[in-house]
Amino acid sequence: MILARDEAELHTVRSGLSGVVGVVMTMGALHDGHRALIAAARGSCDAVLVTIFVNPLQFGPSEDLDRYPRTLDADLALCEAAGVDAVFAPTVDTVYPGGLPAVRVNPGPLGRELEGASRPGFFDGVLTVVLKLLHLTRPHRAYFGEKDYQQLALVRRMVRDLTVRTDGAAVEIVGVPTIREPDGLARSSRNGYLSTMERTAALALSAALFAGARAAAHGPDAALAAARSVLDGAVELDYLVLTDPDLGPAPARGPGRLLVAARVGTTRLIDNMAVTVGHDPAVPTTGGDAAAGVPAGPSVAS
Ligand SMILES: Nc1ncnc2c1ncn2[C@@H]1O[C@H](COP(=O)(O)OP(=O)(O)OP(=O)(O)O)[C@@H](O)[C@H]1O
Ligand SMILES: CC(C)(CO)[C@@H](O)C(=O)[O-]
Ligand code: BAL
Repeated sequence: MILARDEAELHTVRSGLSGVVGVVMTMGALHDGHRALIAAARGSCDAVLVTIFVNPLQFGPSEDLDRYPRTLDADLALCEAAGVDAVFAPTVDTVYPGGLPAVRVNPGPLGRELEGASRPGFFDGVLTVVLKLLHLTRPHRAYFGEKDYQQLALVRRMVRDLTVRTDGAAVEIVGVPTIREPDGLARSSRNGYLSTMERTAALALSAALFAGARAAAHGPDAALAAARSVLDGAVELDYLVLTDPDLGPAPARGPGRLLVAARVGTTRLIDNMAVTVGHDPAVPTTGGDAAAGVPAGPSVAS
């Protein structure tokens, strides 16, 4: 595995990669979620490149840029063990020579909703760095987690709207399902901020999504009410919404997405889950989980 720290080194490394190249972009502090992205890339590309960069452009002034975990040695070991060919871990000066850019990607209306409403400028910063990293690494495929569902949707949209290509073809954006702890909590680098009590409270996010997914057979209102009843009193809710799979208005029937963001102590966490809304009117109001095709989810202590 080769490590590139600046643009010249990356250019040399990238020139040596042949065939279909996949990129996995991360902010480091790698865990099983990142490992799943790397495994997906490893399984469908000839070469895998991982980027590790804590992007200052996507952090608000009162957010956790300074205390965000930086664990490069452990991250490199994980990448090596996972069969990564090359890691690009640039400095801020390498990515933003001359300071933070004046010209940034405008994420459009979807970028100002949900995460964008709570974190103004967040998606401008995310899409700007993702576009720069796509230009620098020139992948054929790029892998993003469904854990950051709105980010995945906006990256897809950007590649389409801004005609982002490698070797003449659109870069394929591949979504990878969320990896969870055995008790249901979505893996996240920020889980490391949680105290033992907060870790227990944080289980309300995934528990609410499982409850909402089970109740969705009875319609959108039932899904939201079931999820909200788990969240109330456990966490400081930012938003809980039901949308269609493209983050448009909630469907009365059919595929949907339930998304939640909440603060647990000083830590802000997000999670989401696919749901099927009102798909089977024959499902009874209790004990209908198996008939609704919704996994029961792990049992939750909170
Ligand atoms: N549990 C997970 N399952 C699948 N993909 C994940 C998971 N956690 C993160 N990812 C994906 O890994 C990529 C890099 O994410 P990032 O480095 O920000 O990790 P993170 O754990 O989400 O960090 P944070 O806690 O800061 O949100 C993103 O595409 C993200 O969606
Ligand atoms: C895509 C990304 C690496 C851009 O900094 C970041 O938002 C993340 O880790 O999800
Ligand atoms: N995982 C998305 C990056 C962020 O929250 O800053």
